[in-house]
This record gives sequence, structure tokens and C-alpha cells, in this order.
Amino acid sequence: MLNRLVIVGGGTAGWMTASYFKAAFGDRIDITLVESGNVGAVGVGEATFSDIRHFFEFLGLKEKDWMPACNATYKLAVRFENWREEGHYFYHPFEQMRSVNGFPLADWWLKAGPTDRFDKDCFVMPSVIDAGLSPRHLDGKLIDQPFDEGADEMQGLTMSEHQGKTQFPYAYQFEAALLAKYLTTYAVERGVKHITDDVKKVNLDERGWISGVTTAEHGDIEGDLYVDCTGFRGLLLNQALETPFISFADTLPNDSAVALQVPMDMQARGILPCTTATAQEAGWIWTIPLMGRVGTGYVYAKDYLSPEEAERTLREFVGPAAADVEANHIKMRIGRSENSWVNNCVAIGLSSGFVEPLESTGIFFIHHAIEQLAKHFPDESWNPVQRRLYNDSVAHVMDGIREFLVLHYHAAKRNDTQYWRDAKTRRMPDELAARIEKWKTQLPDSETIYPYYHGLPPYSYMCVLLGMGGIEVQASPALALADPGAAEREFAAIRDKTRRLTEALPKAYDYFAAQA
Ligand SMILES: Cc1cc2nc3c(=O)[nH]c(=O)nc-3n(C[C@H](O)[C@H](O)[C@H](O)COP(=O)(O)OP(=O)(O)OC[C@H]3O[C@@H](n4cnc5c(N)ncnc54)[C@H](O)[C@@H]3O)c2cc1C
Ligand SMILES: N[C@@H](Cc1c[nH]c2cc(Cl)ccc12)C(=O)O
Repeated sequence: MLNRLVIVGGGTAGWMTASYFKAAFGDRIDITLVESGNVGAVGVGEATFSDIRHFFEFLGLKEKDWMPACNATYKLAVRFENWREEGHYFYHPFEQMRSVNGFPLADWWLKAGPTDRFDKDCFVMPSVIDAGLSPRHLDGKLIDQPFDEGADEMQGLTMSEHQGKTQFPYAYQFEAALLAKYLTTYAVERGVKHITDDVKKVNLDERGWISGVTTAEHGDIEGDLYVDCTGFRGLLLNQALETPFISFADTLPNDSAVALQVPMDMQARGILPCTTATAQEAGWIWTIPLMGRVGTGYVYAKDYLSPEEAERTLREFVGPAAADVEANHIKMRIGRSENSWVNNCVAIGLSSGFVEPLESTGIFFIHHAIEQLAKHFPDESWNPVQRRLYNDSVAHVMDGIREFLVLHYHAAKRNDTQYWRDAKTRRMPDELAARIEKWKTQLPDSETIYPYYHGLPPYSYMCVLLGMGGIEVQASPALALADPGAAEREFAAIRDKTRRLTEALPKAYDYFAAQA
């Protein structure tokens, strides 16, 4: 029975992988994780999809177990600021689009004669976020959602099995290094062997399969399946096995970032419970509120901006609080490995692929890859069909998210710099151009978005199209014949629920302070 896993790399990918497989297979799997004490983790990666709750549920962890240890907060949406024009913002929330008489409410919104805030008219959460509120009451009760932690609907489902059933109203934001540290303890307590050392050589047999890794001080480490969690360098998959990397640079130009971890009195500042993406002259700045600090960074294209200019802009954006904070400059490898599982090596995390952090998808990629590896875990036959099924699923998720991110830049109305003008004319994935033509006539639905599971529902595409404002969309002609009464009642119900929640819910900071 194949049951010896050797994981190289101890960032978020390495420790999520180690923890998950110990939770999945217990003592029936032998896991060694080796991580360098000299080569740091990338040091960012703080916001998630709401699906990450399946990961913590699978590990048997409740929010109260891990959130305080990771300075974590809730993320109710991504807030896009200044993507349409200066001063405009909209949300991409974790809230399903309601449907009236078979048409999405956004379609009725278009027919009714749009206001400038489709999100506040069609969803409840944007107003909850604007008010800086928590989605849980001080007693921990979640706003009326169909399920909560530990509910039957959460048990045993992978993310892909769960999508479309119910939409949990929030995701998480946490300090990446603290999560890796928390998961290290979780994994080592359950038997993972942790070695701090540098892998100096990846040894291949005559077939080109990995026979072991040689470390600087702990000799050779041998296993059955090797998991490359070495980040952008792809030490095992891309370097040792020479697996080609497919660049997405022709459609996603942002290849650089500069990050700051800014200590902050969050009680005085207050917590806006979302990740904010503020458009800039040559990219965008993320702002992620955590307990005790703010994570922020400028994601940009080096063809349009130098690292020095990016850092200067970021420091001006943050203000005096950034004065004594050291900047972390990062070169991002944008794209994906041709295959993430080759022979007996599987890459998970940045070593597998990455598409810039605009919608916080890096950790979603890790979680998806882990679930798929558990699903397709090999036996002695090393059935190539398992590898093919795995590689197809991982490639689809990355290719789908790539399309979704490219849509953001093509749909953004602003055109005040060469960067934003080029965003309109830059090549896009062939299929996306065809999809956009359809969406100009009919809002996205499950038939017209990227056809394979990639973690996003049609309403996410509606949010981008209606929020960014650069692509004209129209209401379904059929609505001209339909009775608007039901839609009007739905809009009124949203306004009523918004009023009740914004009157009843606690401030986000107050909720977390009460849980501490
Ligand atoms: C600017 C930026 C912002 C991001 N924001 C988000 C976000 O908001 N949400 C999100 O989901 N994702 C985000 N991501 C992606 C996220 O950071 C990564 O998915 C996550 O950190 C996982 O990284 P990793 O573990 O694959 O690699 P890394 O964190 O780089 O870890 C690599 C590991 O390999 C080890 N290593 C390297 N070489 C050797 C060697 N020779 N021997 C032994 N060990 C070695 C290192 O010590 C380290 O432990 C962001 C990425 C970037 C670049
Ligand atoms: N499965 C993802 C899809 C999703 C639905 N809404 C959002 C909003 C944002 Cl900011 C990211 C992702 C999503 C999930 O439920 O997290």
C-alpha cells in the first residue's frame, strides 16, 4: 500500500496538506514534512473563499479553536474601489442571487432602470459590510443561514460537491504565518514528522520518478509520493522533473507585489469586514483587516511601474502607520504547471500555479488540490487515469479562475492610464470573448460561464459585470412581458431584511473582542 508522503515546503500549502491527510488517513499514512529554515515562505495569503470552512470542518476545528490564534476576522465580500471611476465601489459578496419567476433578481434590476448600486439593491450583505457589522450576533448566532458549523449539510462534502447547495455568508482573513504555525502543531500532534532542513538535491530513478530528496543535514528522505510545496520555485515538479510552466502573462499582466504588515489599533480603526481591492494607476492595492494589524499590498505590472514607485504609492496610501514597517517585495509567477501531478510528484500551492490574488484564490487552489488528491490517491498500480483526472480538475480550476480575473480587467470602466487602456485591448482567453458576447444579451448563467467546476457560481460573474460598468449588459427582453410585482416585493424584502440586520447585528470588532 502506498502510504509514505514526503512534503517539501512548510508554507500554507505544506501544512494544509499535512494536516488534511493526517485527518483523512490517520495512522494509516506516514507523513514527513521538510521545510527550509533559510528560505522563507512567501509571507502573504490572508483572505479566502467561504469554502475554506470545509477544510476546517474536515480537520474537526471550530472557529474558536483557530481564529484567535491567527488574528482572524470575517470576510463578507471583496470590495472593489475605483475600478469603474474614482469614488465608486461595489461588493462581490458571499450571498446567492435571488431568483424571481425564473430570472435572476439582477435581471429585474436591469429592467427596473438601474440605480448605481446593483449590489445594495440585490443583496443584503453590502449594507451589513458598509455598517462594519458582524454576520454573527454576540451570542454567536449566525444571521439566518440554512446551516452553521457542524450542521449535517457540512459533513463530508468536498467543496465541489457542496457548491450551489447553500452559500455560507462569509470567508476568513488571517495571518498566513500564524495559520501555518497553528497547523504545524495540529499536524505534528497527529504524527507528522517535521524536519527543518534544506533539500539540496532531488534524486530520480531510471524512469524519471523521484527516489528521494537529499537534505543538508538529515541525509536522504524517501517516500512513495512526493508533494512539492516549495512555492513559486517548484523545486521538485518544475526544476527536478522539468515540468513545463504555462504562463498567463499574455492575459494577466500583474507580475509583482509589495506587501506591508501594518500594526493597527483595530478598535479605534474599526473593522470593515471585507477584503478591499482599490484600483491604482498600474494595478490595485489590497487591504485586509486582521485583529491587531492590517495586511496590505500593491499588486502591479512591472512593465508599467517600478518596485520603488509601487512601494512609495503603497506607503502614501497607508499613511504614517506604515513608516517603520519593512516592505516585502514579491515577484509572482503567473500561470500554471502543464500538469501538477507527474509520475510520483504532486505540486500543491504556488508550485502548481497562481493567478494573482484579486479574488483570493491561492488558498482555494490549495484546498481544491488537496481534496482532489485525497479523491484520486494512488495505489501500487499508479493508474495513470488517476493522474489524468487529477490534472484535468486542477487545470480546469486554474483556467476558470484565470478567465474570471481577466473579465475584471476587461470589464473595468476606468481608462485614465495606459495600464487601464491596455487592459481593454489585451488578448483574452478565446472562450471568454465569446462568453462576453453572450452576457451582453443575457446575464451569466450556468450554461454560459466557464463550463467546468472552478469554484465560482454565475452570480459572481454578474457582480463583476454589473459592478465594473465597462461592458454594457441588458435585461432579458422577456421581462417586458412579465409582471414586475414579484420582483418589487423581493426588492422590498431585501430592504426590510437589511434594515432589521443593520439594527440588530454587533460591530465586527465588538464581536471578535467578545469572543477573545
Ligand atoms: C502578493 C500575494 C498575495 C496573495 N494573497 C492571497 C490571498 O489573499 N488569498 C489567497 O488565498 N492566496 C493569496 N496568495 C497566494 C498565497 O500566498 C499562497 O497560495 C500561499 O501562501 C501558499 O504558498 P506556498 O505554501 O505554496 O508557498 P510558500 O509560502 O512560498 O512556501 C514555500 C515553502 O517551501 C520551502 N522551501 C523552499 N525551498 C526549499 C528547499 N530547498 N528545501 C526545503 N524547503 C524549501 C520554504 O521554506 C517554504 O516553507 C497571495 C500570493 C501573493 C504572491
Ligand atoms: N465557492 C466560492 C464562490 C464565491 C461566492 N461568492 C464569492 C465571493 C468572493 Cl469575494 C469569492 C468567492 C465567492 C465561495 O463560496 O467562497
